[in-house]
Amino acid sequence: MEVSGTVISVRDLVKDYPGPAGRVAAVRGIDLDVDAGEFVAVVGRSGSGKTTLLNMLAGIDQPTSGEIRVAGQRIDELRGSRLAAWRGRTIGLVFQFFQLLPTLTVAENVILPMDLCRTVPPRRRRGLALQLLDRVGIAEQADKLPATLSGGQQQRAAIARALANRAPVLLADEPTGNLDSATSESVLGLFAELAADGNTVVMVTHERDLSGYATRQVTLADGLIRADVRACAEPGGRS
Ligand SMILES: Nc1ncnc2c1ncn2[C@@H]1O[C@H](COP(=O)(O)OP(=O)(O)OP(=O)(O)O)[C@@H](O)[C@H]1O
Repeated sequence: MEVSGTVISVRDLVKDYPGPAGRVAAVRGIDLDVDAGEFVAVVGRSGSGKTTLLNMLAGIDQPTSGEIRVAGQRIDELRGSRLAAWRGRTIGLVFQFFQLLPTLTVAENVILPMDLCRTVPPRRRRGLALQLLDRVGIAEQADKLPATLSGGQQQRAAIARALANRAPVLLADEPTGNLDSATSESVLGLFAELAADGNTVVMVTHERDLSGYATRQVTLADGLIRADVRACAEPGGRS
């Protein structure tokens, strides 16, 4: 799916959770626009609402109020199978602990979303999976089981899986949280390359040094945007 212009548009987004001592206001009124090709890092203290925001962008959590438009679709109005079909075509999810299926090979893990969404004819699925694994730099690991790969290689496999249905939006929650610093940098570099290729990437992170990778840093505090800063330098051009 080719998407240009504003890909994510959020208006007055609010999320309350019920709690033993009354409601917890996790997100308290966020406005945010993200354009195609941006690599946005969402940062902030623990409990500031980062994961809640990301899960609402993915259609995993429903907002209490407000509007979310992703790739032209009002997702706060979608439910059930329509929401699942939309997510499969539009969103690639990347998690801290990779969440690859351990009994499938790396290539089979990448093929799985294609099988579920049927966006690619069956005879083309393995070829596309191999192309994606090549794109993320682990083509030679295609027929191995995930447990035999390093952490960084497993995260690259998970990123290839996230791209399997040509999803234009990648949402990543602490994707480097389980990786050493050199491997984290290479994964951040891969996200920066994918954004430069036109994907839109939103990543929740506790990484401190994002310069040269993320094109924009949005800081949350108490469920609100406290700062929204665009990088001056081109991504990939670390100095
Ligand atoms: N399912 C839930 N039920 C009740 N409260 C929740 C739920 N999920 C999150 N919260 C609360 O909402 C607030 C925001 O949580 P969230 O996980 O979005 O923060 P975060 O910035 O991602 O934190 P962390 O960096 O620790 O992952 C916190 O006060 C949290 O306790």
